[in-house]
Amino acid sequence: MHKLVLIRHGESTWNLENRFTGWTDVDLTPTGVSQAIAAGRLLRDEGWDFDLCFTSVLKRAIHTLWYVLDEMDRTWLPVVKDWRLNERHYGALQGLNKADMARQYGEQQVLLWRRSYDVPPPALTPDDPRGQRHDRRYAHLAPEQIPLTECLKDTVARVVPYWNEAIAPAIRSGQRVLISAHGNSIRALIKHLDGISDTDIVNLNIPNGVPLVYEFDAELRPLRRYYLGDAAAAEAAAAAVARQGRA
Ligand SMILES: O=C(O)[C@@H](CO)OP(=O)(O)O
Repeated sequence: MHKLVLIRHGESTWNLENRFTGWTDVDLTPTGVSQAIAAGRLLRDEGWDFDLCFTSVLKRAIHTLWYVLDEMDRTWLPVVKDWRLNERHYGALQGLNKADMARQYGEQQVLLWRRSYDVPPPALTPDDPRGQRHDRRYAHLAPEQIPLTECLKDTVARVVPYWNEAIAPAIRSGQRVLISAHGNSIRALIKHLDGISDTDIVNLNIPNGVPLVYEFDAELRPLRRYYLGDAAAAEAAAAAVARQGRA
């Protein structure tokens, strides 16, 4: 049986301030660091080990991975960083407060922007300083590959090819893989792996810093997925994420 562990980064400064983040490269808070350390300790104590790690090019996910690996005494493991695991790009919402937006546009509109499959937030203009077209880490991409906004469908369209090209082959070859990523890049992958419908995906929220285990059969078909540790606490934390879009 193949296994995979996914972890959403620990709490970030903009999670704490309840701001739309997307591709903005914000730090972990002290709580976020503690969550990552606790996740690493849990993995170590439960006897997990890995051969290869994947993360995004955003430091909240990279640092989470560092803390997890440090706790496991595995900072020497190979780590592949790829922009295709980045958070969903939140367009012109990046930097704005989620509750303020709910008061201004209504909770239903914010729910559509946050959780619908195919409604993108308003786009940035190409020269908006909040955009990434002049960011050196994306210089290898064509400008039109660097999003100005994304709905979840757009995120699926980059995460799934990366899964198929890089991650799935590693797991099939017997490597034990750990992925540190983001709420919506993880939702994109779960949607694909578990065949979740466009309507049901609205209800899926991912808590910060809790290891999520997938078990697969030999063909990499999912058998089950579950959170490590206190399942009720993970559910409560996911419900709190859902509430971030309330007025
Ligand atoms: O702001 C973001 O980038 C994401 C994750 O923090 O938020 P949401 O849960 O609203 O999709």
